[in-house]
Amino acid sequence: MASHARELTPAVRVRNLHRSFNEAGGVLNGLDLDIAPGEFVALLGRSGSGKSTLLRSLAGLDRGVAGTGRIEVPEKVSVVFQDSRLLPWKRLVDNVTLGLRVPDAAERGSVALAEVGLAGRETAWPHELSGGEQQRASLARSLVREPQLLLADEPFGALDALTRIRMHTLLRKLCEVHQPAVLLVTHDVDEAIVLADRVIVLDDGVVRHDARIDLDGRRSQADPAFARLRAQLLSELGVEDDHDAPGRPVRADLGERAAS
Ligand SMILES: Nc1ncnc2c1ncn2[C@@H]1O[C@H](COP(=O)(O)OP(=O)(O)OP(=O)(O)O)[C@@H](O)[C@H]1O
Repeated sequence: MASHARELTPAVRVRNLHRSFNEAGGVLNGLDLDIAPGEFVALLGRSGSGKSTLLRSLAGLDRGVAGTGRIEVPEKVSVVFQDSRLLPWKRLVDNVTLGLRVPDAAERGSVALAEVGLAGRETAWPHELSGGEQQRASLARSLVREPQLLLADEPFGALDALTRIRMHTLLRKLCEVHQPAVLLVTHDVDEAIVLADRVIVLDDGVVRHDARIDLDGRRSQADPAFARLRAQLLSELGVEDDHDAPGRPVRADLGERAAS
């Protein structure tokens, strides 16, 4: 476990987690993980290494999957997926506040929409929004519940590079304001370094690598320390760093390249 999380009661505590879908072998094989309150953890790993399985276990979405181990998460957990999962027959504010049983739900919905840059779009239908705007709405829907833990499974994976950069800025800002603990599954090594306090690499169903990101201030891909971290993480993932074009996201889902 990471030493920096020791002083605080963790927001997430996972012990000896095993999960398997069939007799062929485990997907998670005795995984331990702590996440401190307000800590932003990015989760990398090769395709099929069990990232989504871990996230779904933390979200309580893995009923029916064989497994053992202990999971402790806070009471209020929100999940964001790659697709926004907005209900097409509900207006934006109703999507954002769906299931929120408080008297001022509509006001809270408006505030959350404004926070993600969708002020005044309460009555819009999901199909009237761009992909990036739909993901903004999805973030608003998560944050309106004031989660202590935000679980995000490749939330920006389907967005173009420019929108993705804007979403990074937005997510960092939202996390500074709301301070949830975050577990972000991503294939994008640069995204992990830009956003996270800590990056972990999953392999063989356990945490293989666990590194704190100690980059000061604005995190620039042009910074040599950024490049060193990228190279280290890619090496942990078994991928060579051929990052010759600054600004190009480095994705770690290149199973064939890693094997060659
Ligand atoms: N519902 C399921 N039934 C059977 N096998 C599954 C199921 N869900 C996942 N698996 C298997 O478990 C393994 C881990 O899957 P998981 O989706 O957790 O990986 P991942 O690291 O998130 O992969 P990716 O990066 O490709 O999204 C894979 O081999 C996958 O085929």
